Amino acid sequence: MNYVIGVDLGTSAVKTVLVDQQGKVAFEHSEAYPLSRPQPSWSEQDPEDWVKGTLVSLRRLMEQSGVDPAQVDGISFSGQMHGLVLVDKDGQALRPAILWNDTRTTAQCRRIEQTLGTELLEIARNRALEGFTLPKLLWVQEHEPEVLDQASLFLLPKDYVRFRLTGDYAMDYSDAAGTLLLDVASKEWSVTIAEAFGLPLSLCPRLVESFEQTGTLLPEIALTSGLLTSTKVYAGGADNACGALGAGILGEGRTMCSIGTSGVVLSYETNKDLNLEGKVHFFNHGEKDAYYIMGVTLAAGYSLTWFKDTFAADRSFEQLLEGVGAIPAGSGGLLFTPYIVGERTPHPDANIRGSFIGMDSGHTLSHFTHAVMEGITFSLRESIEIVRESGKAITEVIAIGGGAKNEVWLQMQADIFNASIIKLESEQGPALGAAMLAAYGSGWFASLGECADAFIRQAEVYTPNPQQAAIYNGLFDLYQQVYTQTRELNNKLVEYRN
Ligand SMILES: Nc1ncnc2c1ncn2[C@@H]1O[C@H](COP(=O)(O)OP(=O)(O)O)[C@@H](O)[C@H]1O
Ligand SMILES: O=C(CO)[C@@H](O)[C@H](O)COP(=O)(O)O
Repeated sequence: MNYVIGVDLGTSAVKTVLVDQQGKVAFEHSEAYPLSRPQPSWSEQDPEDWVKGTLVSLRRLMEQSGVDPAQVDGISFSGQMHGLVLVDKDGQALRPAILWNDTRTTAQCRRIEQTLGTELLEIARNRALEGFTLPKLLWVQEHEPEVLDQASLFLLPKDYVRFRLTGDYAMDYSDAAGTLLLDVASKEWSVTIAEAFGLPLSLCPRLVESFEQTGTLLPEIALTSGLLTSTKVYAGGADNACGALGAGILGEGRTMCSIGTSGVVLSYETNKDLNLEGKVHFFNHGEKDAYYIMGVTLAAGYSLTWFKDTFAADRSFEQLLEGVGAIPAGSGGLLFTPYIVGERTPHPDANIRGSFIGMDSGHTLSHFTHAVMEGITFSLRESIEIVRESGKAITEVIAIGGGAKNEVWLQMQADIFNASIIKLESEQGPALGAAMLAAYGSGWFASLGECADAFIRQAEVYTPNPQQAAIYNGLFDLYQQVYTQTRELNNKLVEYRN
């Protein structure tokens, strides 16, 4: 039996999966790493933690499985998107990585809009949002010019890790699309955008397809990971593109909902000229010349993690969620908005913060937990509605990410989205998608679609309960009002955040 390995460089942890030729996840391993918030609205990670975590996870995967490394045909990556890693001429990271959920760059976003006007949407196909890479580059240009002077290249998280494993620099189109420097339709770095901000094109790495081979493992890496210097490495893709591959989002009308640290509603798109005026993101897919549209909740799983760590640190997720099934829709009149690090879709607003509205002395920890899950899901429904308004009928949604581990949450998604929710055998969408890129790159299948047919299996379907769906429709109206009612208050609270 031969295998491929998928590495998902997430925000909370790196996950590795060893997948056989039938698509069965034979072994998986995960290594967590910290995230630092040195100032309000900042979010950084040490790229060295990613490299260490990946190597330990690969080693454990190989040890646990006992598989002969010669049986591993290839390895590929899925990575948290947009994070800025600057490297010098020797490949040394010059500062901590500035992550996708770091919102320090509002001023740089306004500068991008003023400088490029409508050209930005025409070329990069997306609005200037704090999380994207170009505003981060401009922040470094303005605040740490000496760092940018030393930089010979900018990379995204998984590209930095892949470089450390292979010595080869490259970036795939699906991840490059999230930088705001790519001409998304023509698949080239945009000279217009780079020149407008005095950024040399030499800062941008070589562009490749997600399934293209980008080297083999360096000798010291082969030794540490338990793999071989002949192990082939394939470029990989943005975690959402890989999540979409791992969920079989490879045809028009297919939609997924991922609840990881962030939350994502993503729908396949073939029309490269689709113009939704930047209401949702428009990115290149991991499949050649395909695209997807996507709405993002910045703190989806992160809201639940924050809530658990702050109010129930001694419990596991399973223990915290034990009682939520008994709590009625609406959590006894308690509404939560998950804006704890600002928001993206549909409110690109770095200043907004979360709320609990309607707290009552009768509410228990389970009511609060349930309200957090509902608030996250309402936020994702806002993206579902934008996709529906674009003309796509969403009657079926594939659920992936850590949030898909919980049955109550899966039924809640069905009731709030008013769509059937499909749980797959493995909720490891992005890692499986990365493995699929290695499998297709290695020539196991003639297309990614064929690979998806062989690898992806449904485990369960959750259908909407009409009574619950009606209750949630009413509550969704109230949920949507919280943003407008609290926006000004939050703008005034900014000066008290430190
Ligand atoms: N047993 C569980 N039930 C429901 N949600 C969970 C459970 N375990 C973890 N989660 C949620 O999943 C999130 C992590 O999902 P994951 O897909 O691993 O994220 P990432 O790829 O961003 O690291 C956590 O933030 C947490 O809220
Ligand atoms: O910023 C985005 C997408 O635009 C995020 O979805 C990141 O890609 C991080 O993903 P997770 O760690 O939540 O999987």
